[in-house]
Amino acid sequence: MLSQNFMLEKDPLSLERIRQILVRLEDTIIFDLIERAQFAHNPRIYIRGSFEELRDMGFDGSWLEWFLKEIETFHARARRYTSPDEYPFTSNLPDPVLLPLAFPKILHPNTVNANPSILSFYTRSIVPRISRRATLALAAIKRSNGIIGDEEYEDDGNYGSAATIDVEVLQAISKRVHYGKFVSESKFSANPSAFVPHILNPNPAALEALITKPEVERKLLQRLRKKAATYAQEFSSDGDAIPNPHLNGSAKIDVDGVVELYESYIIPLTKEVEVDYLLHRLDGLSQEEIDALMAQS
Ligand SMILES: C=C(O[C@@H]1C=C(C(=O)O)C=C[C@H]1O)C(=O)O
Repeated sequence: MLSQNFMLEKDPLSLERIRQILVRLEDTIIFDLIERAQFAHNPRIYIRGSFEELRDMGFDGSWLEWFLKEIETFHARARRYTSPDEYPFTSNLPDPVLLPLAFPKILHPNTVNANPSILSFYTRSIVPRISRRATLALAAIKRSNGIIGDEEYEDDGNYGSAATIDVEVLQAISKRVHYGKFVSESKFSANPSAFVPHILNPNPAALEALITKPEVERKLLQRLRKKAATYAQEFSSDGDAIPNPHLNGSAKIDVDGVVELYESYIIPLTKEVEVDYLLHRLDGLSQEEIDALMAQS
């Protein structure tokens, strides 16, 4: 959740400061992925109806969706989702037991929520790629030696641990992607007249071209690769780095998989959120208010 002082900063829409928050979220996401990589894929936990015990309770979602529902229900009652940077995956959550914190109105009212896309790409593309990558080679050796069968290679039974970490990763990716709204508001506020014509006559491509900063993306992917390779290092008891030849040098996670997560999913979805937010940025404004925005350079 945003600390209140973020919102009370003298310039909460400073693009530099918002970008610093995105950089910090890289660390959270990488370390959460390293944790998830310690367990097998466990595809069963992403398939609806695959646990009779949940069906018997009248829940028809997947094991992971059950974890999300239970965890987000508790967090909703603790007012987590009254913060403008928190978006739940579960709908119909209960009201908070506490009154909401008084956040200043920074974002224009909107209903943009990319969590269904995040849940889909994470379970379909990311988990299969990074899970057990750290021990994949060892698991493959064990399987070839008959120590484990095909079943255990993909399913180690750690359904609770895997889903608990999945929820952490999903919440961090969701926060990161939806920060695109603050980025978008910052860019819009700095030069509204550049955006207004493409909102009045909806032109997503023109809006995406305005918000896209290729050099920022290039530096991000370069930094991310270095971070993942460094954070994923394994060290001996006396502190020497131990390379893992089975994982192109990294001991704990598939570094290429982390970079691909950002390049193919997180960055494109963040830009989608930025554009969707902009397309509704003038909703509810009077003609005078729009004219005043156009008059700003
Ligand atoms: C988030 C921004 O907007 C866009 C999205 C980026 C991302 O998701 O990392 C980076 C640069 C821009 O193309 C930004 O300008 O910082």
